[in-house]
Amino acid sequence: MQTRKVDVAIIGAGTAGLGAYRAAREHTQNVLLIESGPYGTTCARVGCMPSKLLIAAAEAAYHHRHSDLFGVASNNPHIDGRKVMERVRNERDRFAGFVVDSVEGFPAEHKVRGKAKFISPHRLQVDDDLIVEAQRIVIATGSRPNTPPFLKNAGDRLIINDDLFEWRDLPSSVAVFGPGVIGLELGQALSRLGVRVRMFGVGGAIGPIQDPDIRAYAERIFNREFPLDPDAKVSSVKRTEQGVAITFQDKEQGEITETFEYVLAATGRRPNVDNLNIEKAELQMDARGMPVFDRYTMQCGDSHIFIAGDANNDLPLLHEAADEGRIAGDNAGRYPDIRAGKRRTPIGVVFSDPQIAFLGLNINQVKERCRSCYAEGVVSFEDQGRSRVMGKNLGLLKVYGEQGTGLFLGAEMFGPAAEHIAHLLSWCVQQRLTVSQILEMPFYHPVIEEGVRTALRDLNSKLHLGPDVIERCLDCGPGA
Ligand SMILES: Cc1cc2nc3c(=O)[nH]c(=O)nc-3n(C[C@H](O)[C@H](O)[C@H](O)COP(=O)(O)OP(=O)(O)OC[C@H]3O[C@@H](n4cnc5c(N)ncnc54)[C@H](O)[C@@H]3O)c2cc1C
Ligand SMILES: NC(=O)c1ccc[n+]([C@@H]2O[C@H](COP(=O)([O-])OP(=O)(O)OC[C@H]3O[C@@H](n4cnc5c(N)ncnc54)[C@H](O)[C@@H]3O)[C@@H](O)[C@H]2O)c1
Repeated sequence: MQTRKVDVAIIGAGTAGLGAYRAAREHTQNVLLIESGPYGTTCARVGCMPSKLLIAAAEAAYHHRHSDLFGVASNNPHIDGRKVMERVRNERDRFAGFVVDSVEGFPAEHKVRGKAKFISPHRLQVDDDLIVEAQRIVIATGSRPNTPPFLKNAGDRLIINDDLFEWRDLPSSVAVFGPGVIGLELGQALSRLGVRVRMFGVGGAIGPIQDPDIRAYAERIFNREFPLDPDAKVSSVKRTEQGVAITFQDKEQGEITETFEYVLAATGRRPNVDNLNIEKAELQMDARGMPVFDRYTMQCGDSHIFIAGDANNDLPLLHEAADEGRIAGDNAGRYPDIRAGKRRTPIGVVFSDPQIAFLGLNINQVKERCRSCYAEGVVSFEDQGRSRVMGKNLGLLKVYGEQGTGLFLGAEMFGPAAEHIAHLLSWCVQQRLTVSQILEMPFYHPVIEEGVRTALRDLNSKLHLGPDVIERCLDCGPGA
């Protein structure tokens, strides 16, 4: 067994690990990046990018099918599943290729392939042939799908997101377990591409939605396209000759059995910490078996070990992994002289249609922080001018503010252009603007942001800082 002594070892060459590597190199050239899987990152290979490519194809099919609304006749689109999947794979390979190229440009002595695990707080074993003695260590091992055991009955027809992006053609039907972020994005896209989809959830959750009104609204809208039961009663899942037979309680028909070609497990992800021999790192662990860490420094306790990205299970999103990786790498490089890194206002977007977005504090966090000293403003997009013009007039936005200070705290949305509105509003939260200050900003006409203004005016009046919202405000322009 070979031994290498390094200043900083980074486990995982995903987004967080690569950020950590670049930041650590500002302090030392004696760095080692350890990767057990393919280079290219989860985001580019099997996550953000291929999922958005599939959604783009689904949007094209959907617009084609719905152009009748505008008097533009269209025939039912012919969906060539082989071409859909070919574009997904080709573009995905292009994105992942950029990452692979840059990792290949790193000096050979800075990287090693193999699975790392702790053998002591400063020592890692990589496969069976290398011991790494590291002054400091960054854990950036990402996450993996957490599939419930009963789904294993689907046998070879059980798939996860990684498998889906390898398809050569679209299947006829897919049962999606988990109406979370991945389930909604992939399930709705498949449905729009002509695949028969049924979605099963537990406990009533839909994506990351916290507000009960928005959740109920979203459930109703998704059910117009494909059956989605967020609290399904499934009694059996069986691999049969025809595919996978699922027996469940249907709201109208009682117990029924439906057969699907595939079962997609989208039931959440678990951090890759349990397979690291983490107990040998001698860190303080929380009740879930996760290392206790500081989200500003990424340091585990007061140790020489840092944890970043999906591995820490805090905010499993790409931009957070990138920020956390940089903070962890910088601090691993400069240890023990560590610094607090910049954390941004929380923001999340689900690329369903309508999109789901959240930013700042959610309603539960608002209640916890402000007790009863908060107010919420609301707007429906059903009659909102620009949304209606575009035939995208579905959805709800709720905005939250603090009584007394008038501070804008956060928002949750299911509606048109939510990805853009979430950015505008998260920038307002980060700038610590009050609701009145946001309302002083320009609003063009006719735009979807006028709907945001209505919600903010509603909030301002409930904070007793402005007049009531005028219904059908004439000087705002028609449909504002
Ligand atoms: C289908 C899907 C869609 C998504 N869409 C979005 C989106 O639209 N927007 C968004 O913000 N986020 C999205 N995400 C989440 C985002 O992809 C992740 O938050 C992000 O990729 C996490 O980066 P990471 O560096 O923590 O992990 P990863 O990129 O997974 O990197 C971890 C690396 O560690 C390696 N590793 C693990 N264990 C070991 C070990 N013991 N030894 C050596 N190496 C090891 C792994 O092989 C892997 O390469 C999506 C995720 C999925 C699955
Ligand atoms: N657009 C984006 O930003 C984006 C896209 C995809 C993934 N992601 C990230 O990846 C993470 C993981 O996504 P995910 O969708 O796997 O997790 P998730 O936590 O969003 O959703 C999992 C869903 O599965 C349900 N579930 C759990 N057990 C179940 C069971 N036995 N049967 C049926 N349903 C069950 C849960 O109630 C939940 O609704 C997300 O939290 C997100 O951070 C982000």
